[in-house]
Amino acid sequence: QPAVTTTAPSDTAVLLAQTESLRTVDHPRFLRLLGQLDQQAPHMSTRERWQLRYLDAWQASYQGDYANADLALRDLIDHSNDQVIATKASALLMDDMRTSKHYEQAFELANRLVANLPNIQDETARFMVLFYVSQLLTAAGQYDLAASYALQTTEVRAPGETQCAPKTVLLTTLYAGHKLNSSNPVFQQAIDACRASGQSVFLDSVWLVKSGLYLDENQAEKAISLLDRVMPNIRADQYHTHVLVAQTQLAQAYLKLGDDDKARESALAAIAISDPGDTSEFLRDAYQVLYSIEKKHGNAATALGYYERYVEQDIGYLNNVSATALAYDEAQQHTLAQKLETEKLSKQNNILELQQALNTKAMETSRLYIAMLLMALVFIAFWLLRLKRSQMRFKQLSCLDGLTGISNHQHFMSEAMRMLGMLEKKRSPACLISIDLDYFKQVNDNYGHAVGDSVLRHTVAICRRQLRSSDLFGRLGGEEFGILLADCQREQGIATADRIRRAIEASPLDADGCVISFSASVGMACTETAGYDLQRLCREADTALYKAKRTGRNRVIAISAAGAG
Ligand SMILES: Nc1nc2c(ncn2[C@@H]2O[C@H](COP(=O)(O)OP(=O)(O)OP(=O)(O)O)[C@@H](O)[C@H]2O)c(=O)[nH]1
Repeated sequence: QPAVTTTAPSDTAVLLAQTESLRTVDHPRFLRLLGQLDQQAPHMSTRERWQLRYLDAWQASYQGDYANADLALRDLIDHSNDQVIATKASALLMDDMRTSKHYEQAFELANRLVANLPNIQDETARFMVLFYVSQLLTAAGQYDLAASYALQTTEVRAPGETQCAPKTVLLTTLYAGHKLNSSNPVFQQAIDACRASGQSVFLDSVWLVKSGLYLDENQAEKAISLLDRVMPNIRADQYHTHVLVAQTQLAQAYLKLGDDDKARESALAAIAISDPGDTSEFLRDAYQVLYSIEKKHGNAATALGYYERYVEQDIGYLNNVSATALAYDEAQQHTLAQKLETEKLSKQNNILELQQALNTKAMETSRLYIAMLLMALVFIAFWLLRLKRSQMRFKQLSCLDGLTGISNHQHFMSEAMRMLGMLEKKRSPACLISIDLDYFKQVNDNYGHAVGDSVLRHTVAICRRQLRSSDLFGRLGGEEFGILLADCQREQGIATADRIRRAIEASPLDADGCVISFSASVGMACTETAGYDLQRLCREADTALYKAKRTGRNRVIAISAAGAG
């Protein structure tokens, strides 16, 4: 019966996070907890199961089981529907691709991950991307760029992460770029950080970099004593590459000291833990050690065999190096091409946007012009209208008598002439009436000139009430008025003239309570006797008027065929 511990989902989540943070700090405990979590898998939520599968994949990759790790990682990337898990899995897959020498794919993935980095909030995921990209760049010989990514890892505060991993990455990057010696202070910083946080795998990396430098500096004893001291740790951490590096370095150090047996033993141990198809600089170095020993001992055939392995590894390693550099260049070219394409598209876009803005501006400007033109037209039309109206008003004013508002003498005469011309054509009769107020001087004298004016306006109002719209009415001067009655025969004219006279007589003016009675004498001529000549009509009407005055005023005298009256 397996010991299944049922925990609440939150407990599982806590355990998953705890297990993840122990990956490199305490690998044995990580394995124990992972086993425990694997047993709890049936009771986990979907997301927790994906997290567990990620930790299993991480472990497979850590052990060097790349085939299974890659399958699991691709499944996580494609199906977990979790951006953080997918990013971590991608970072890990990229590192596996580097390890399994699929550089083109690794750089392609690296490009995608770096491009997406601004969207990644999870610190562990960010850390992994920066960390593995830095290592990939180191493999491609891009040490400065790798160091800049390594430096960025120092700024990430992932849960459970300390300065240990960032410093270690920086250290390995500097080492790869030959910018490090064994007394560099970064060693102590990395060692202190890794010791404090208990991240023994990274501490192993630091020791291996240091022992590598001892070897480079011909301090083989120091390298051996260091490696002997850290070897139990490295074995306990079970990181395949570290064990391989440590064994190879030991072999090289013993060879330098002339301890061939120990050198052979270590070199063979390095080869033994590697798969037959593996190629690496460490395996190359291990075969070189074996070749040197066998050659020294005169075992030509064995030496030749190791030499062949050495050459194979060296070629493999060099191919590896150039493949990595090539893949990097290709990825760079690809990125550059994409960037250029993006820039081109963005430039085209900018041009289109500018074009659009210009079109909009042009449209706005033409709208403005049209609006201005319309406004100008409206203004001109308005102005012309005003001009016309004022002209008409002026003309009207010039035709009217200022006091009474009826036609003045000049206008009356010209209109009368025009009307008579028309009436003559139709053979239609007309009568010309001449009205003159009686003793008007006395009105002025008695009541003043202003009252005299009121009497004149009053007279006009009285006359208008007796006239048709077709009749022409005008002030001929002073207190004298003229009326041309169109389509009017003599008898009708006399009747109208008398109606006017009577109306004037019967309509005194009330001027401030003072009743002013007045009368008018009327003379009339008509076309039936005088014809259509205005001068003659006027003359005859005046003659009749004169007669009316002379014979006592306040009467109508019409010229007959025989003369006045
Ligand atoms: N208030 C006023 N008086 C005017 C105007 N035009 C002329 N008169 C006056 O009209 C008067 C005309 O006087 P007269 O020609 O002697 O005629 P009358 O007094 O009416 O006498 P008869 O025509 O003979 O009945 C004069 O006193 C003029 O000054 C005017 O526009 N306003």
